[in-house]
Amino acid sequence: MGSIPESENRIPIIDIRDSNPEAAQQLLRAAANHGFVYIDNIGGPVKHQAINDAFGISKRFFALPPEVKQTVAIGSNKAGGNYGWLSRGVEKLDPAMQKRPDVKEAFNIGEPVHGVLQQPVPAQLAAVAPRIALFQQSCHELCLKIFELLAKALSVQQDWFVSRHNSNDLYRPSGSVFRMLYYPQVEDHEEGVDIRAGAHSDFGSITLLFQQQGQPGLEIKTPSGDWIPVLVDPRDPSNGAPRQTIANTRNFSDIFIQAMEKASYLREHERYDFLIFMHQYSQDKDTEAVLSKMVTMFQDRPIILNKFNMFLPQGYQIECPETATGVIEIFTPLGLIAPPLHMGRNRSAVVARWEPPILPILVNVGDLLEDWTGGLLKSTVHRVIFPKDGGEDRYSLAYFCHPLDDVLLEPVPSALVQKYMKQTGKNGSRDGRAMTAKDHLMARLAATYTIDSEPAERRDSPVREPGQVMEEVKEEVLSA
Ligand SMILES: O=C(O)CCC(=O)C(=O)O
Ligand SMILES: [Fe+2]
Repeated sequence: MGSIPESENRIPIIDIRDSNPEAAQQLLRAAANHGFVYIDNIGGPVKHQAINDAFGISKRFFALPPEVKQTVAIGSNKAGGNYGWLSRGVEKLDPAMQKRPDVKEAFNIGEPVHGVLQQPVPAQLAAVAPRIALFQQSCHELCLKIFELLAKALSVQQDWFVSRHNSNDLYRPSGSVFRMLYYPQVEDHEEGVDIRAGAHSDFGSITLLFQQQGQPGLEIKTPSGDWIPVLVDPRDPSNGAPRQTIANTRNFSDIFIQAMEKASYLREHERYDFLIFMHQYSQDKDTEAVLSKMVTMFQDRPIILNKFNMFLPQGYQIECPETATGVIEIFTPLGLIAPPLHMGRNRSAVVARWEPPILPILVNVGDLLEDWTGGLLKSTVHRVIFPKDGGEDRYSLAYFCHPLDDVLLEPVPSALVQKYMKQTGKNGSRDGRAMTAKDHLMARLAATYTIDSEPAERRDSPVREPGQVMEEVKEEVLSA
């Protein structure tokens, strides 16, 4: 069996609820072949509402004045090394390739102990600190669930990974860290020079990554060296790209009209009406007024109404049945529409509140888990690029899950891992000696951050080159 063709390099979405008997196998395959997987987030420990809340907290944090954030800057507090705020210009994830640092800010939050954060947060966020801790806990729980499934698929004891990542009541430290990320919109970024996050792989066992609709940019490096986007919403191929906004309707209305005419959808007088709408849309920017007129005017032209969605900002949506009768559904952010709709005899319309879709959670394998499994599970190089037009602000949240500090990283005692290591000649740790999880992390931090000087700029290039993974051997091992 050959390697995975690029066209099939799709990151799978996996339902890990107990009702899916294939979950463990699917997860193992995805972790081995892609290193990235989406977890369908239904009924899991990380609640949709909590994710939105965490994004809200993150926005509030990054909006604070720099002097406030400086009070909790990395290295400035007793919580120690890796925790706190990293201002823009401090981190460069791929120093060998990058001329300038990543265009981002980050806030690293260490593990809470018994629900309490162990580091200072700005006074403005003191009230929400317990919610941050709860969010971290729910992320950790999801990681444990994933580890249980990986243990099952690798035929090791069910709690093999769990017991190495979870200290139960007795507190034992680990390198797990929750990171809020903010990539500001910048007008002057230089194409091909500036990057939001340089190419890197993550250090730990697994990472949970939360992104937001309309804020794409994450890419992974394929074994052949190409960069391919990781969709924010894999069920929406437009990648939640911001829709054409009012500011740039002009060009798009021309393109739209041409397309409509080519397909003979738009009649002569409709073209005129449509142009008037678009003109008005770009003038007064009143989405609701235009939407209301549009629906009234084109209520018997489903195709036009449905296509008009491409002009509407996020939160607005028309859903019109393809027939000349039936109910037109209109979604707006508040579930209301101000100017009245005048519907004919065969048509009616309902207005409802637009709900953002529940996105799956992206999970990726880190270097430690790759080493621990002798390379069977794959730590994939990724980066965050600017959208073509400089884009809007981008926020993301990452939960980096690490084993407990004192865990010895002996190869996972799985027949699959052993078989893979035998066939590839790997031994599970780079120098053949088992080290503790803490040593592993320290080695990576030392290699990538300047110790004891202010800016935590990463030094050498920790980037693992893809393409060395032995896809065929992997396939053979996993199919056996
Ligand atoms: O912001 C993102 O989407 C990715 C961030 C990331 O890869 C990291 O912080 O390790
Ligand atoms: Fe990363």
